[in-house]
Amino acid sequence: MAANQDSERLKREAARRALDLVEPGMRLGLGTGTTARHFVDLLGEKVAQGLKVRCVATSEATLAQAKGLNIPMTTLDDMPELDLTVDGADEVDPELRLIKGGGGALLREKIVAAASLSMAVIADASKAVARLGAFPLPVEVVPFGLVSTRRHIEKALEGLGAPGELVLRGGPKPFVTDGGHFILDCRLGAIADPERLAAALSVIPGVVEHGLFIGYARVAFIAGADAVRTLGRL
Ligand SMILES: O=C[C@H](O)[C@H](O)[C@H](O)COP(=O)(O)O
Repeated sequence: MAANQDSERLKREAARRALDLVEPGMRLGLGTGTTARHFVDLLGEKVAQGLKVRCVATSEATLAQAKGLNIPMTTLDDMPELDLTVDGADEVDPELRLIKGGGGALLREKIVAAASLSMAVIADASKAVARLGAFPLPVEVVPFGLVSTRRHIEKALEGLGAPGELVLRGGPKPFVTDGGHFILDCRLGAIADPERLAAALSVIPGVVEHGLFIGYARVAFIAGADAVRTLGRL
């Protein structure tokens, strides 16, 4: 319980640092997850104090939270370019490569990140890793042809010399993403070459998106017990 409270405090500290990047009039992407939730909460306080921003959410859950806080929301179709997206991550490496999708929102998160001029990652120190892959890599797939798609992913992993165990999220009652897809969590242990893996996964029919975010994050605020560390810069 105490450890959980501490972790929430660190997430909020990281979120507070990202809030400093927000300027009046900005077009913002709002991430998903327990860390991003703190950012949306803090942004809601600023909006209540008069800050003017317009935002796009990366999930139905974030949209509901933001609307509840009276944060002005729109769609990516109405506002296709964003100034800044603030989002959490499951893992962050020193080159600001990320694993995302632990909460199942990777597809919209990546679309929103790609529409943003900058992306800031907020995380507690447990997410900072020397090498990606201890966290199972989420791969979003269409339900049609699941078994076949799964085999192709396994073959691709073997071809890279990195066989892994694939687990359908939710098991017999599969987890369904906001886009109506399933998620295969790939237990890899470590990812030797994230760029090669990303390229290999991207060309498999049936794979909608994978949780490797490479070249999106410009800055990360990593909250540890004593201080918030900044990786990169805007
Ligand atoms: O799909 C979910 C997202 O990628 C989250 O941003 C990620 O899983 C981190 O979530 P949390 O802040 O809850 O650890």
